[in-house]
Amino acid sequence: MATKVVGSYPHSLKSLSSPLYLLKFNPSFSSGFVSFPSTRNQPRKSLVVRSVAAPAEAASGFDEMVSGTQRKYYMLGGKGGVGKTSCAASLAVKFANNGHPTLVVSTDPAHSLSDSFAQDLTGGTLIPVEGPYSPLFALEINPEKAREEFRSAGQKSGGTGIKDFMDGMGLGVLADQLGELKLGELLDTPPPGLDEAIAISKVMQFLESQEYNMFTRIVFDTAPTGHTLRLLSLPDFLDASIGKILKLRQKIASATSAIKSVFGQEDSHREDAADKLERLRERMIKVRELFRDTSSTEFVIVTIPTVMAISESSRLCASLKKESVPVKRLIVNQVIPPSASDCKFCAMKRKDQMRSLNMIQSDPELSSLMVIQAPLVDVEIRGVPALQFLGDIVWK
Ligand SMILES: Nc1ncnc2c1ncn2[C@@H]1O[C@H](COP(=O)(O)OP(=O)(O)OP(=O)(O)O)[C@@H](O)[C@H]1O
Repeated sequence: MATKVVGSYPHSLKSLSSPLYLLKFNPSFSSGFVSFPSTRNQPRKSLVVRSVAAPAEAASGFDEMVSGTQRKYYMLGGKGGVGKTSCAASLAVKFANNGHPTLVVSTDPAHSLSDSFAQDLTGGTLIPVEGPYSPLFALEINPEKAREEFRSAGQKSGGTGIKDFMDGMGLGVLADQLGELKLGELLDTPPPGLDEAIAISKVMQFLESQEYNMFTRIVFDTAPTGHTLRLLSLPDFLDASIGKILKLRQKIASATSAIKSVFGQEDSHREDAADKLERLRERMIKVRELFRDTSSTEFVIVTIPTVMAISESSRLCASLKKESVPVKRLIVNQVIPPSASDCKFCAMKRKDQMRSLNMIQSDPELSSLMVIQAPLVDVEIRGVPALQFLGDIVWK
């Protein structure tokens, strides 16, 4: 049953050329008002509707997600276009409205946080999001662009460009220690996950600063599956690489030291250098532990009810489990709700979706996850009020 909004709609949705329509029929709200939430800067507006979207069929256990003031990390990932950004942004809004100073980070080179919030959040730094009751900041990191900047900085004379840039990215230690190891060549054949390393490093750098250590919830809107897997395996990769570099440096340092000691010039910085690299290695181990810490981190898989998306989600889930990354929720987004007056197309489509949904129950990877169904609404979800509306459906 298609539903037409006959009242006003929030400012953030005014850009839509057509009135707001919601497809899902919910017997408990078959007519009446639905309110997009009031926000700090946007007063509550009521929409008169003939029916509204139904709540998710399974609870997401939001109480558990929101409880406690210890910092928690939520990473949302899945196949391209399934609704990762919408779900991540709606979760971030919900956390902020429940009193958590929240940071939402996009590590997808094709960012859509700005589009989702309908606010300009570009620039690679923390930007306050207007609307929620508690502070909500967004950070769009473009790892590929960062690598390009890195490369061009390296081409500047004297090598100070690289140093300045790496300091800016929180990787100054690496620049100090690896100056002579020809980083430019490393960038020509980047190891898998280097882009994401720069992204993580930047987030960690922000979080370590006094100014931004207030965040108690960090929500990551990750890039589609392939990138995410590289991101997860990266700390191991860096750990191994740095281990190798450390050994190499120690060999070079002791050889140099032996030569210098012959001439009476002991290298007093040798221990310092090894210490710094060791600290960087420890930082990477911390990131790796963070990904696997069930008390602070959770990876939420977002999918849609199609065979292709569910198959990809199953593979993602298997990889996450292999990497020991905590995963317990699966959002199945854009589910066409049941309706007595389906058109032929809708009825066929829904039947097809049901077949895909049934796959989840028999999938060895996905069947143990908590499944949250989110309905397909027939309007783009943009702006804080719309995200709050989606969040109240998905995160219960
Ligand atoms: N439940 C829903 N009902 C209707 N439209 C939706 C729903 N969820 C997401 N959308 C729409 O689908 C589009 C893609 O959503 P979104 O950008 O969140 O996906 P994504 O997985 O982050 O995409 P990408 O992989 O490109 O980053 C957007 O236009 C969004 O408004």
